Amino acid sequence: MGRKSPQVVEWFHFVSNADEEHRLTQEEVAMRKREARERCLALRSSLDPAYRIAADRDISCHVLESSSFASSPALLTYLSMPGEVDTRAIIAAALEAAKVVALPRCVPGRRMEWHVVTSLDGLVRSRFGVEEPDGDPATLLDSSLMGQALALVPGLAFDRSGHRLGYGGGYYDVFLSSFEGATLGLCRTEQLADSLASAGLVTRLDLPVEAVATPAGILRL
Ligand SMILES: Nc1nc2c(c(=O)[nH]1)N(C=O)[C@@H](CNc1ccc(C(=O)N[C@@H](CCC(=O)O)C(=O)O)cc1)CN2
Ligand SMILES: Nc1ncnc2c1ncn2[C@@H]1O[C@H](COP(=O)(O)OP(=O)(O)OP(=O)(O)O)[C@@H](O)[C@H]1O
Repeated sequence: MGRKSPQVVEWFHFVSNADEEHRLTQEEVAMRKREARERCLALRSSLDPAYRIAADRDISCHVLESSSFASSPALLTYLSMPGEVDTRAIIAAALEAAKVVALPRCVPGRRMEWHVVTSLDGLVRSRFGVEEPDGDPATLLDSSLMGQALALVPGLAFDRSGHRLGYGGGYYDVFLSSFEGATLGLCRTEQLADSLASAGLVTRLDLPVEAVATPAGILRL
């Protein structure tokens, strides 16, 4: 595991002490989020690749051993891009366990449509660089499975109440506002902050996940 990694937490403390009593406008929060995304992206790319692989393997193990994974017949997961917590081992294990696996396809209105996949072949690269299902309506996930599904949620950072910072598309915010299944964020230790809210990075549209899987285990919130 080697060298000491920078902690996202330290920077968020610095920001939150800057103006404790000040109520932030929407524009101020948006600006802080943009700045925080830059910091988080820089921090993420500074993590040693071998360390990242080991951390992601530990996160995957905790997900696969969790009761929410065991009890969910369907897995709604992102397909990781370079730098994100790797979901490929989890996807392979879920397919192996005969679970329904669905990947998101971004559509207008900040919405994600979920398509069932049986392999990672035949995906198409979206304009955001994410590999997505091709949109065949025949593969749309049956809505009756949604309520029993486990959703794995990506983030540039999470905090100890389950709030997250994403890339800024708002897709997961919209998704979480109506999803009724279980939600689990995947997060390396370095990307876990104490409180995004006290750093002025949470609005009423930012809904928390129910649990966060880290290399040290699952934080239930
Ligand atoms: N692997 C993976 N898949 C994923 C996500 C993710 O975070 N990780 N997403 C998680 O959401 C969605 C796609 N990600 C997106 C990332 C950025 C923007 C985007 O619009 N970015 C703008 C800035 C935002 C804005 O101005 O509205 C940009 O890049 O300029 C949209 C979607 C769905 N699939
Ligand atoms: N439930 C919602 N309905 C409509 N718009 C929303 C909703 N939630 C968030 N938004 C809008 O989406 C935009 C992006 O939100 P935010 O900056 O929180 O994205 P993010 O959570 O970092 O990104 P993502 O969810 O894609 O990973 C904002 O303009 C926000 O107002």
